[in-house]
Amino acid sequence: MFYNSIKVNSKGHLVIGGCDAVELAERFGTPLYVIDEDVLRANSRIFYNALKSHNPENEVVYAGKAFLTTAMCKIIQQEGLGLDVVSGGELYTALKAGFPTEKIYFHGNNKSEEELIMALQSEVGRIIIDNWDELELLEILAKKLNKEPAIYIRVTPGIEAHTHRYIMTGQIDSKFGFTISNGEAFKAVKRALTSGSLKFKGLHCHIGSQILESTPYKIAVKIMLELLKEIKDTLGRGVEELDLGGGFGIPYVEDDSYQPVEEMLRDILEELEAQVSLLKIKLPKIIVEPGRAIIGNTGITLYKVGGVKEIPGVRKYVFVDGGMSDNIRTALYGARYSAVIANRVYNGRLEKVTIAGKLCESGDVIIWDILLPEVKKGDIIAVLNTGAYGYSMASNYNRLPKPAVILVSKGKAEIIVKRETYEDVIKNDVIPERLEEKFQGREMQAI
Ligand SMILES: Cc1ncc(COP(=O)(O)O)c(C=O)c1O
Ligand SMILES: N[C@@H](CCCC[NH3+])C(=O)O
Repeated sequence: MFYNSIKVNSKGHLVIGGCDAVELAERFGTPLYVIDEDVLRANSRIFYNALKSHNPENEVVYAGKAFLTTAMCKIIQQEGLGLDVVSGGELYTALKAGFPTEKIYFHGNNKSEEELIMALQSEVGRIIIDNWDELELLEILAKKLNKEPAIYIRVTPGIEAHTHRYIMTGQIDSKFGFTISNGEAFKAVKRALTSGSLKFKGLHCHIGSQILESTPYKIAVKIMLELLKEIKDTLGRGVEELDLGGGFGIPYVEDDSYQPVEEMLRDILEELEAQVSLLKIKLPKIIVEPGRAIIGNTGITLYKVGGVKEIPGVRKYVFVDGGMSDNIRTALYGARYSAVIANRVYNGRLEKVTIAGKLCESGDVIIWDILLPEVKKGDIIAVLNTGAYGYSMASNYNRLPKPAVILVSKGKAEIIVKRETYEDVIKNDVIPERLEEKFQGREMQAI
């Protein structure tokens, strides 16, 4: 959801998925994550259609780290996408939702033995190998469990996306993947090909996140295809699958210049065709792993304003009832967002305010310096485009319960994650018996 796509009803209230946002806040409480199912499905289809029309064998694999719940797994499955998971917890979520295991891609740079066993036993579609230790461990475990997992080798293409907006992962100095330039990636492929217990299927790379134009991807395509050619020429083996990762960006604020994702995908697939014919290699099956571009613009977060603090000539703070515990991206990356007052979107004299949370940190800010109609206690603020990495990165800092997540479509609102209670917050706390009052005297004496 962006300014130009905002819908407002006759009461001047923000509308999302056919629902009045102010009514949602009243009914479900605040802070509240709201996800527009129809936008989510439309985003999924943009990727699906672009990839499948190029080659029906291609796959779109949604990166669950951006936002994952059991209901989300169902929607992703219905849209024909695969699922990228990076932990036992994400894998467990997918398994519980009944996600088809052959469409699960298991990532991560330090998968534990327990997680790998879980992946082998549930027979996930692909395990993406990140380093030598993991390669060895997976071989041992696969032999032990009598499995032959299909794997990719993750490589670091050595691309430096020179802008702070890119959350870099493709450069040489990265914890992820085997480096291409020093020959490690090639050696890893050779080793995987000769392994008796692993089925080598292809290569993977991921060059970063919130990338707003196709150029870095085109460079990645060229580098990856050159490696494919080297593998074919030297090892006599064609590589069937090429996973180009995710990272497709979305605009968060009006001055974010971005290339529409359809155009980015078209550019990438055109570059692929051009390089394949130049290098005279077979076109591999292409996989992409978008997270943010599928879920980011589907979500808003609703907050209630508890008060304002004006420091004349300095700044006006607007206090909302959540903060860095439900959205850490501003504090962590200096991320920027846009927002509206959901109960009177266009009504009032504009003023510059800073939307601050209720947590005990000076950096607990959601938006620095935004122009909004004069904000008053009791207003409902909607922060836009919070679908990605909001709920998934939420914490219980200051022991705040995590907000609920609501799915809206055609005027209907349903809970897909319940609001946490204080009881949930303490549910794993344990008081050792010796700290109970009745034992305290005795313990103290012993000390
Ligand atoms: C391996 C991998 N795939 C996919 C993604 C999804 O990224 P994004 O949400 O930027 O599309 C990430 C995260 O950056 C990732 O590390
Ligand atoms: N969590 C990040 C992106 C990291 C993507 C995962 N490799 C964000 O909010 O932008």
